[in-house]
Amino acid sequence: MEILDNRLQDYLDAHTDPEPDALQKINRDTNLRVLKPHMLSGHYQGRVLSMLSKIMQPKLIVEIGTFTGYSAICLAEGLADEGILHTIEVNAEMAETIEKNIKSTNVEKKIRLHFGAAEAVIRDSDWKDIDILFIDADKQNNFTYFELLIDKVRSGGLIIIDNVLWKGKVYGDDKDTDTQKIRKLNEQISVDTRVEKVILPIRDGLLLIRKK
Ligand SMILES: C[S@@+](CC[C@H](N)C(=O)[O-])C[C@H]1O[C@@H](n2cnc3c(N)ncnc32)[C@H](O)[C@@H]1O
Repeated sequence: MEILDNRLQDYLDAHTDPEPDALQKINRDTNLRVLKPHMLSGHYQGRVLSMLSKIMQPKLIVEIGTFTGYSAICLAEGLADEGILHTIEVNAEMAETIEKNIKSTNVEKKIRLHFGAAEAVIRDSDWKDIDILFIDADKQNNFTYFELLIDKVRSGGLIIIDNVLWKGKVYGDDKDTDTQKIRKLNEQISVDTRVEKVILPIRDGLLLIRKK
């Protein structure tokens, strides 16, 4: 089940900035050559991420779940002059594709790639005052990543968690493990007094969280 009907999505796509050429190519290549291409953020969500980043003008972005690099590139578009985006990917087989994709853009020098399980990479990091944190990896661990990094996000910083509507399953009767985990995450964040939050029905659901 898609959250938005196709006619509405087509209208949104048509009246949103077009996908930059390099991203259009990455999107096409991912769909042609990579397993599970639907994991890529895509045109509309990519422009939302880019817009949020441009509004925030971040110096430090951390992304969990690189895949083919699409969302990292979108978020990096808004970085301040000396800003850096760190992105973590567990699947080292993606290295060549991600590096090629990032090289094809003008944000190449601002992106640092880390291969490994996110939890270990985070524990090894010395990140602080994160302006934007984008969580888009193994959905069962969303809350773990949120808890590991919330104290490293600056006051006023933005945390974005993807897929929180889980194709509509979170508000249906589904009881599979992933659905229950995401339902629990949404409940935990909704009562967390450290943060302000709003769920946007974009693609598969984007949870925007602002640290107080
Ligand atoms: C939904 S995709 C990311 C899509 C990407 N953010 C985008 O929008 O284009 C999730 C990615 O997280 C990676 N991943 C899964 N578990 C992970 C973990 N424990 N640590 C780091 N990356 C992980 C997967 O290999 C996959 O490439």
